[in-house]
Amino acid sequence: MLHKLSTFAGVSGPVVVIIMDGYGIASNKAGSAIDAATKPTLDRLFAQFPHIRLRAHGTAVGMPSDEDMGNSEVGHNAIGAGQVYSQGAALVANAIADGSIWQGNAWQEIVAGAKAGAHGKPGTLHFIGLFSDGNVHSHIDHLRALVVQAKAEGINTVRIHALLDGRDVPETSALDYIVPFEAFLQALSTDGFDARIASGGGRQTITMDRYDANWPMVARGWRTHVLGEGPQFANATAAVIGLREMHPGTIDQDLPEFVIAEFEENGHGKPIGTIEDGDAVVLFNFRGDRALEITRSFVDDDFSHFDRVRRPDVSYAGMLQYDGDLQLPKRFLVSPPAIKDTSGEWFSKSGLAQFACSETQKFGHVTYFWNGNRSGKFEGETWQEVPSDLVPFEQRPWMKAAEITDAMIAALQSGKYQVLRCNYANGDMVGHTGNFRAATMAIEAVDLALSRLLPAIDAAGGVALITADHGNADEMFELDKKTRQPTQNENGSFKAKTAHTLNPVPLILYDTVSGGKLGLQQTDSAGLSNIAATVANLLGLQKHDKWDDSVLQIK
Ligand SMILES: O=C(O)[C@@H](CO)OP(=O)(O)O
Ligand SMILES: [Mn+2]
Ligand SMILES: [Mn+2]
Repeated sequence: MLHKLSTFAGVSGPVVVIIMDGYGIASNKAGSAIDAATKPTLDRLFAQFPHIRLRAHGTAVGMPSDEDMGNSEVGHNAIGAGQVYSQGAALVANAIADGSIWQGNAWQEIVAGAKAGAHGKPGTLHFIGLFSDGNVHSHIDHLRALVVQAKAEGINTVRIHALLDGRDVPETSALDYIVPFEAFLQALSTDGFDARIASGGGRQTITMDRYDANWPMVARGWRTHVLGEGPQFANATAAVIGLREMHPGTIDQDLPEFVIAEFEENGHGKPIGTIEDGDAVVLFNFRGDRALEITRSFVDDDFSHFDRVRRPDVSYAGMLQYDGDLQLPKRFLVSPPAIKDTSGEWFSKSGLAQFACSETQKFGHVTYFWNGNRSGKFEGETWQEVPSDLVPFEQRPWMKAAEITDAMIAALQSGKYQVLRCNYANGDMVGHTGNFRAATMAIEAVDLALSRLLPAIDAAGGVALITADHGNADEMFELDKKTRQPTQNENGSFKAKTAHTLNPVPLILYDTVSGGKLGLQQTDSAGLSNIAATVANLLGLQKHDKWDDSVLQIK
């Protein structure tokens, strides 16, 4: 008989939550690096242990629609908080739709700042951000609305610093966004209004580093956007075409930087959009991890990550506040979701010791995102970061899975922690490269890590919930929307896919302690936000009232 476990005393050992980043359940095995991988441990888990599917995309994680794929921010927020909040993508879209974004002080100050300018001249309003409709970090429709409103407010000059995506959208789709946008800007540039793309580059080359992994990337972005240094082109369309010719085979996210210039007869180019005293700058990304370093570069008085050469005196705003604890930045156009009563806080208040570990690329996912976009620790939390390699990850698909496993085993053996969590980045970070072979190895590295970690959980008398935040390696080729078959390039090869997927993710209960008494309940709505209560249930703790239900069953 199945019954609710409100009186369940909990397992005696620790509960471990293992996030296999980017591990979805494929809708078609063709193109799934997960199905192609040799993974005896995962195969055994699926064959022998209770497992269900969880929704990890769309409205189940607070995205505006079920057309939106999942991502690490919304996924880890939902797992860590046990609740679903309307996320940045939805909050910004709503604030634009109802016009409240324009009434806020932040926007008014940005407009006033740009109009006031400096040295008797009005300033330029700059927008920096990810230039696509991926809706993971940004949406180009938000940018469009910002530019239209800037003109309506009487701003004269707008400059856009466009980070090319190819990671949340098809890998060489930059021109699908740039060509229409440059036409839109040109059509809008009448009556003394002048809006143009001024600089840009691939998001994995400049500006959008995260978690202090690679500050030189941010320095390169600063030189491009602020100082106007880099290869010059007449417009962004020409830049993308030119850079692709110069770097054949390079996908959008990895393209180098470019600067748009006006050329004199002698061929000398003058950048059209350097950032100067009296200008205003809006970072139109709503997601925080890759927005914090460039934000710091603008707002920090005390700054030592790179030589800024010149720090313009600008009015700066983020689309959202990216870190509530650090108040970064102070000025923001839309309030972020007020994520409260997370599992980190709840377990801390219950007096439990918690351990969180990942490598740099995902470290903030199991700490900052997990705790509701707060950079501070709750009492009793220990965090361990394993430094990530600084290489294209198709060259090292094993990443730091072994070292994360070492750290988790040591934490388990210490006997100090009742709740542990880790993130294996491999399926996601290698999945984003579009390299199928490397992605199968990434999954194999995770499988090997699990084969070492699970015995340490047994030894501690614990249980594990093995899951993922969203899919990625489960779809390494673009699939035709109707047939779900891989689509082909002109030469017959499959079109590589670098983005996340809409697929559900597994939740496996690794339990060798209850004698088969525990199971998982599959419901239609089961999603990532059910994990926190399931952990509480396994610990024999009451869940927080605000959390979605546990999916644990007792037989
Ligand atoms: O790399 C990133 O920034 C995103 C994709 O845009 O991936 P994830 O959500 O897995 O961090
Ligand atoms: Mn992820
Ligand atoms: Mn990802």
